[in-house]
Amino acid sequence: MEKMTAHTAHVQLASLPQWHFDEARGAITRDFKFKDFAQAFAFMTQIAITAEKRDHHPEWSNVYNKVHILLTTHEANGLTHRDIDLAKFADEAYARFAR
Ligand SMILES: C[C@H](O)[C@H](O)[C@H]1CNC2=NC(N)=NC(=O)C2=N1
Repeated sequence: MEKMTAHTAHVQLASLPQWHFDEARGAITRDFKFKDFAQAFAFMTQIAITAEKRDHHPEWSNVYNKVHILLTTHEANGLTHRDIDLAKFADEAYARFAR
């Protein structure tokens, strides 16, 4: 999968308003906050299952009810549509959890 141009990235980010584009890194990031750890970890489980199916994995961290996600495509050394698709999946999943 090919790395997208900065222009394409900005166009894609218009539909992901909660995500930040780290242009130097070629990555997008978002912080998610939940009601408690159980909600945060259940969300992570959904992302993990999808990531494994897609063979596309997040860089992330969790502290109690907060989850930080960074998406980039290592083999492209930057942002690709796989990252955009996983970000959209994460946003859709997040809507179903208690915050
Ligand atoms: C061997 C395996 O297919 C690759 O290492 C996959 C796994 N998951 C991945 N995840 C991400 N985010 N970027 C990759 O380039 C990538 N490559």
